[in-house]
Amino acid sequence: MSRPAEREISVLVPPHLAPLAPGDPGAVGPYVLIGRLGAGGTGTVFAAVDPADTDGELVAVKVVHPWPVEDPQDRARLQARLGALAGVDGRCYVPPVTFDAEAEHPWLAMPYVAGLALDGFVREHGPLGRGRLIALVAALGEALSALHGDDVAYGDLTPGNVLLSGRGPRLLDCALPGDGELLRRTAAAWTAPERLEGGDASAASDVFSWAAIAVFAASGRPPVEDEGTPASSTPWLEGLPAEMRPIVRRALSEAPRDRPTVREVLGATIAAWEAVSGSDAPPVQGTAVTQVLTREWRGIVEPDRLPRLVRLGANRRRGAGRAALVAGGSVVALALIGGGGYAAYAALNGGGTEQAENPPAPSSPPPSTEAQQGPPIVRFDPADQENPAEGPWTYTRVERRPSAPETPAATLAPDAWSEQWRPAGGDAVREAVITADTEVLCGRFCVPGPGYIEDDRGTFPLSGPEFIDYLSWGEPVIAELEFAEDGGDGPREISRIVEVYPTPAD
Ligand SMILES: Nc1ncnc2c1ncn2[C@@H]1O[C@H](COP(=O)(O)OP(=O)(O)OP(=O)(O)O)[C@@H](O)[C@H]1O
Repeated sequence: MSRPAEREISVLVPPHLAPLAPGDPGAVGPYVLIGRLGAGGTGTVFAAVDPADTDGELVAVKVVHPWPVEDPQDRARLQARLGALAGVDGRCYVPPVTFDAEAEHPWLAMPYVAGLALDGFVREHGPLGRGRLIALVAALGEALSALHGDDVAYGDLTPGNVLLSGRGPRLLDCALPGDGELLRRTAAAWTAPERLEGGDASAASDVFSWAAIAVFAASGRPPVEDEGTPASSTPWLEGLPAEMRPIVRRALSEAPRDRPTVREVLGATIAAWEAVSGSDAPPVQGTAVTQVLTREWRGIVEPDRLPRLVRLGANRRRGAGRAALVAGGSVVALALIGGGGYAAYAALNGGGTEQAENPPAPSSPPPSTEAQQGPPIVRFDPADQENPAEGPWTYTRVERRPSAPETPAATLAPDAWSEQWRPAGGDAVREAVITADTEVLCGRFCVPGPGYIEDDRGTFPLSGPEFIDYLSWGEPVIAELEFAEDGGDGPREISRIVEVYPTPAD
């Protein structure tokens, strides 16, 4: 019997699409995976195509991490939630189009949205101007209204979950809203106080987050100055148009009952727009939100996409299926741990500089002082970064303080962990470049979930840009660095970052 012929289709992919990692599956459900879009608290998101789709439209496939779906009740909850989300209007929200909550590794597929996440956009371009701001909050109000109309609370509204596309803002899927512990660690600034205390997601908690995002988009900073400060006591409202301030202030109320409904939020937003925009422009067809978007959503340029030939036959054979995906994280981690783990391990276990400076020979040492001393352990302190979006990134070489406990507690906060390290030999604050090719293995602080530490080193793969995004949250990271071959003058390029953190006790 002859083998079926390979088929190629041309797909437009984002320019910096990260390749699949070793061990990633080639296919999930009917979809052929092409690359990695990123990884979040609940899953890894892949760019994919459906071979049956002759147009070669790009699809985003999220494969859920194992820990949120450990038992059958979790699966049943995910199944019910995905079923509910799949029916939600997709004009301003990105619903799942297909999903399998029963699969060994549950997954969902949704339309790929070309655009920039709101947090990155504001970091790069500053706060949104008045028209675009009102269009943003109107679209988010519309997305929440569609969800609440179907009795679904979103539960995890953050600037990272909002993509700004050329046609308007879109709220991403949210298959699994985080619990209080996760939200306190990853999204405290955007989350209603009752959610941070462990309460369920509700329409009122979504309205709170909507207001937090409005404040951020208008001022470039979240409404809460310090984690744990009640948001309503320190909202920076001055960046908002005066017409929007009363509704945003109410939406940030500490008590859910004092907050407006999303319908009131939308009404107030449209009224604010009418007040600030004047009425001489010709009418536009469609709902009020469509009108705001048509008039005000200007100048968001989606990154160009590049054509790529995808061999459907070849990719399918690559796919080792779902089991391979589980193996993926640990295969990458173990391979990388082999190379340069000793310095981190020795330093962490009280070996200090002496042992760290005599590691087993790295596989291909770069000819530099740092290579002679072993991979350096460094601190990235976001407070030191002059340009946290563009870099170069500042780091300080560090060593464990002699006074630090030999077996450090594995539940330290990032600041407390950072305190246990001091600058090494007074040498230098240096600069380096993190690129899309930088491999990152995170362990505790930049992975919003448990686990991912083996032998005191992170094992969760992230891309360089995701790590940069993590640094923008403001927490220091202790990590081991490896550099790319010297590229001449200027800051060196980092090829690998491995977070250093004590392995949690069982
Ligand atoms: N439909 C989509 N189209 C384009 N990019 C997407 C899509 N869904 C997710 N992404 C991108 O994939 C990456 C990971 O997304 P994900 O939603 O898992 O991240 P997260 O918000 O950090 O995590 P979580 O929502 O699980 O807490 C992000 O960069 C996100 O912008």
